[in-house]
Amino acid sequence: MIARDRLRSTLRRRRAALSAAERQLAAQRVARHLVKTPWFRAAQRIAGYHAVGGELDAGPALLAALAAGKQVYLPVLAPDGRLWFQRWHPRMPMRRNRFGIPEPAAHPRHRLEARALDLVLTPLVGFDRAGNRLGMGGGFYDRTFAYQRLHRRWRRPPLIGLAYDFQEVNILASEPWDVPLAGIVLPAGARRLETGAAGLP
Ligand SMILES: Nc1nc2c(c(=O)[nH]1)N(C=O)[C@@H](CNc1ccc(C(=O)N[C@@H](CCC(=O)O)C(=O)O)cc1)CN2
Ligand SMILES: Nc1ncnc2c1ncn2[C@@H]1O[C@H](COP(=O)(O)OP(=O)(O)OP(=O)(O)O)[C@@H](O)[C@H]1O
Repeated sequence: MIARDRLRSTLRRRRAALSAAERQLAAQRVARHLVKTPWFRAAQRIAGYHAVGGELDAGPALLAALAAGKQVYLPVLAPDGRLWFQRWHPRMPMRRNRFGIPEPAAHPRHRLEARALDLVLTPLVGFDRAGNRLGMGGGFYDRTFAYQRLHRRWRRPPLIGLAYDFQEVNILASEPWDVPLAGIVLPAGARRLETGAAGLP
């Protein structure tokens, strides 16, 4: 746990040190790679996130999704500690959640549950080649997609991380509740991750 916390703060500091120009360039490269992937092409309903704290900006990718005629969703916190996904358009009124992260302020009937999505782009602090993901420590994505751990056929929608190249770490100890990433999109390119996933049959 201590190692995990230290790694988190080291990676977050590194992320925070990037210039605005570096951030924009990386986010545009990630969007360019993403739109060429089968994950993106096959998806109609795509969830992203509103970047905070130096996370790779999903904005260009989400705008590309809208331009391609897809529906875009952002996470909203549910009282049970899971995420729901609210339809999003640019210029939609937003409301900050308890962590200060903007969420679409639209009516809850426009929300989808996780398994109704076709593709989920996740923020992350770090990841490894096995698809282990280090997040902000709230466990929200793990709780929301916990059903994917039960059966191979239930590993949908694919969880795809968006990150800077330096966020790849050698080996992240996987926790029993971790839900692995199916792939990653970096400024250097997109790739599948080896989901040898502990705990899966
Ligand atoms: N952009 C973005 N949106 C997201 C997430 C995310 O990681 N990034 N989440 C992914 O799960 C959910 C929110 N999870 C979060 C978990 C912890 C903290 C956080 O600020 N933690 C503090 C310390 C703990 C606290 O304040 O209680 C910190 O990091 O300093 C924020 C969001 C949903 N939306
Ligand atoms: N399926 C689950 N059921 C109950 N609690 C869970 C589940 N998954 C994760 N948690 C809780 O969430 C906490 C944080 O987990 P972890 O450090 O892996 O978060 P994270 O993946 O970094 O965060 P996030 O998904 O919010 O970005 C854990 O201490 C664990 O108790």
